[in-house]
Amino acid sequence: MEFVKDLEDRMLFAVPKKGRIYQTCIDLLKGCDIHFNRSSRQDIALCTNLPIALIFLPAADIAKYVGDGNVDLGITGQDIVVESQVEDKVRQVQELDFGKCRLCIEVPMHGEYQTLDSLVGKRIVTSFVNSAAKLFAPLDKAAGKKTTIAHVSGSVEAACALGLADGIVDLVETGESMRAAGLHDIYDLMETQSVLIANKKSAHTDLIDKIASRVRGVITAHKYVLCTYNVERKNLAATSKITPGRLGPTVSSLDSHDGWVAVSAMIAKKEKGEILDKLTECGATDIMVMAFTNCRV
Ligand SMILES: Nc1ncnc2c1ncn2[C@@H]1O[C@H](COP(=O)(O)OP(=O)(O)OP(=O)(O)O)[C@@H](O)[C@H]1O
Ligand SMILES: O=P(O)(O)OC[C@H]1O[C@H](OP(=O)(O)OP(=O)(O)O)[C@H](O)[C@@H]1O
Repeated sequence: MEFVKDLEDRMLFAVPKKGRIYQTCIDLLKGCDIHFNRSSRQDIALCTNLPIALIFLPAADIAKYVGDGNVDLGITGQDIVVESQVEDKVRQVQELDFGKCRLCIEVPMHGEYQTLDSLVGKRIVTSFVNSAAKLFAPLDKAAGKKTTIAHVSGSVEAACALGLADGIVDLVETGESMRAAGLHDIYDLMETQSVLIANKKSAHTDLIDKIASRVRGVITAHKYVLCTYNVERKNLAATSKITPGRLGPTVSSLDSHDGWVAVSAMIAKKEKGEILDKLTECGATDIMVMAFTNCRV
């Protein structure tokens, strides 16, 4: 029980222990300089540089743990927050820009039931029983029918082929799993992505704010790159329009080249090709683009 004593006064931060978003979460913690030693299979790891204990849990359970106040902070999907029915108990601190997918109804491509209404009173199999029940409850009531909603914890796509379901409710990202099972999606329940959530009554508000700020820094650093170039001062107004930066580009004079300046500004990573083309057209030279791993903006 020594470990329980070690947890005293630490903020408890739940992180997925496996699955789709596991590695991205670990990379995010690293990017935030949250250091920890975790021996293999251990579900609790103490941070070595912050008063935090990381609790490795199934992603599907994290929203409930945060909602019930068993842990202070957690990373999971918005789909899980809704499914766990804890929207009123957790604060969504930050969308994380990964784990993006849709929660959909899927049916066999050439099956008998091709619309939401036609599935009312039929058999649904899903890991998202609460979300499915919420969708079908009013439809059942209006039609005087009862849709059967059965739970499975994974490989949901197999349910139709096995004759267990007329339709399923599951996550779709690329659609590969769905198509491989001969299914297609006919209705979207929600769009989802991974989120940082906190218990609304957590006592660790300062530390939660600090982690949220670090997370925002890492997310921003993934989206932007630093662009530097030299340009004649007469063309600076034109290039500044292309690279406005956040508050404005940083401009320094070039002592060795009269009339020339060196410019640096953050630019969106996905627009860099077009931006570099335009800078070249405006006479900029020695253009360089550099990635950075962290920032505070
Ligand atoms: N294909 C996907 N694309 C993007 N995000 C996804 C995808 N599948 C799941 N997610 C997100 O990750 C969360 C965890 O899903 P995952 O299937 O990895 O859970 P798991 O049950 O813990 O893992 P496993 O399926 O390995 O048992 C989901 O709730 C969802 O928010
Ligand atoms: O549209 P796609 O890109 O194919 O992704 C969707 C699949 O990803 C998730 O499952 P995962 O593979 O994580 O495992 P699971 O089926 O065991 O839940 C989800 O449940 C789908 O099966």
